Amino acid sequence: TQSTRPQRILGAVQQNATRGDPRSVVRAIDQYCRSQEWAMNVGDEKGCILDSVVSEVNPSTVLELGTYCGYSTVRIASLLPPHAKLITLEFNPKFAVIARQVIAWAGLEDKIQLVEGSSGDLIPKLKEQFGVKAFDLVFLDHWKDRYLPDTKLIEECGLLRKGGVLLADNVICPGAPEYLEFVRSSPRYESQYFKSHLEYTKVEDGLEKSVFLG
Ligand SMILES: O=C(NC/C=C/[C@H]1O[C@@H](n2ccc(=O)cc2)[C@H](O)[C@@H]1O)c1cc([N+](=O)[O-])cc(O)c1O
Ligand SMILES: [Mg+2]
Repeated sequence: TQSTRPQRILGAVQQNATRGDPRSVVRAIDQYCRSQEWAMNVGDEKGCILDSVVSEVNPSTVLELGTYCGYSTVRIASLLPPHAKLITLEFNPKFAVIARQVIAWAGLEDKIQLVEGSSGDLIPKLKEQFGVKAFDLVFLDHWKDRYLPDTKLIEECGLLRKGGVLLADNVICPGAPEYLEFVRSSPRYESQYFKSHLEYTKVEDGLEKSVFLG
């Protein structure tokens, strides 16, 4: 029976990456998606920008919206200090099954908590259910029309600390115009655009980094 793209990505990891070596997992996915079939991972070019923001923030708690196959989950978690935690929300059970295996192959289960469900449902539960106080970094990479409502929800739930950072993928392609307008015009955010390219292509895309001023 026909395999799915996430299953083929997992296969590439199991074939080409070293167990317990997160960077080899990232490299295996990028090589597969660049040479065999495109997939919506943040990718190696925007991934370097992601790495620099993660290293600069040096977060204790990270929230990722949109796990997919776990590429950025592994990429971020590989840079976290020893006791830091990353919570990643995934809506599609079929993607979650793959992401859990990618995360396990990287040996990062202890740093990562993958929670299945929709961001709108889960965000209000994060404090009580997962004992989260506030996030130092939020990586937005899920449905683009959810970036703005979820940002407002995160604020309402007091989940973003003063100085906390929102980093949003795809603000140009596919685009998140309402989100971009909001963070760039709001006095409560200091926003910066990192120009790059859509993963594995020459199309323009970029990341928007927005510091919450409280
Ligand atoms: O559409 C894109 N991303 C949508 C991602 C959605 C992911 O977020 C999850 N989710 C998790 C929680 C939710 O509440 C909702 C969805 C979904 O189940 C999926 O795993 C996209 C598209 C392109 N592109 O070139 O077309 C490029 C990109 O980099 C992209 O990120
Ligand atoms: Mg993306």
